[in-house]
Amino acid sequence: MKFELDNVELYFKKKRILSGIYLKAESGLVTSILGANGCGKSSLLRIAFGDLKPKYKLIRINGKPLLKPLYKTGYAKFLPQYNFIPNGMKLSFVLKAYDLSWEKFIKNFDEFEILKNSKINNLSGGQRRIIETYIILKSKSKIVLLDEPFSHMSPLQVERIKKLINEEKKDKIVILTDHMYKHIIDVSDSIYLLKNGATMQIKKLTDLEDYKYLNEGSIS
Ligand SMILES: Nc1ncnc2c1ncn2[C@@H]1O[C@H](COP(=O)(O)OP(=O)(O)OP(=O)(O)O)[C@@H](O)[C@H]1O
Repeated sequence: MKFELDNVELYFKKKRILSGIYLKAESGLVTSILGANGCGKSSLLRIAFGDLKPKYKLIRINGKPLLKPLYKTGYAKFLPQYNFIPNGMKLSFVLKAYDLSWEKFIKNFDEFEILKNSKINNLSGGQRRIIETYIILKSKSKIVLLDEPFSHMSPLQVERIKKLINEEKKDKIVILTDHMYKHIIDVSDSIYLLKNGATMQIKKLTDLEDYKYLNEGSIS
């Protein structure tokens, strides 16, 4: 499957946030968006999902224009920056509610075994992020959009989520954004830098320095 986001123009009030956007993502590949705070990364993911309506946008799936919001097709799941699992749900029930096996989850994340009967709102920010990222990544959707999946996670947990991304990408399109650029570089097959409202495809990693996203010497 091929997913393309093209010709996006987003304004908030009179301020132009996005223009000159082109992004292509394909099954089997991880496609990432890097960029400074406030450059429009979350907005771009929300536009892709269909949750935010810009002035213009063109989405193509396998070359054909998509005429309804992506979320209505059932192809896609979106991990937002905010917590989306309702408070009060027990952890074991959360997995069940999303049609996932508790046992398989525990194989990857055994430290959650003792939290089986804990309520989701009693978990730490990082624990909650792991559950939410796991649920979205393991969903049966063909497209997963992840907005800052690594936030609040410890280094070991980030590594496990990266491993999971690598496993899940085999039959999914994964599009993600995060500020932890080293992890993004590690896990991505294709990277776009969002700057001045436009996307630039990163051909070699030192482009990230040339485009002033990173300081000179960060990549070496
Ligand atoms: N609902 C809104 N109304 C007005 N302005 C908004 C709204 N949502 C976002 N913005 C502005 O649009 C710009 C892009 O925001 P967005 O959240 O997409 O950036 P981001 O790159 O994801 O930022 P960060 O890396 O800090 O999460 C920012 O300047 C933000 O202040």
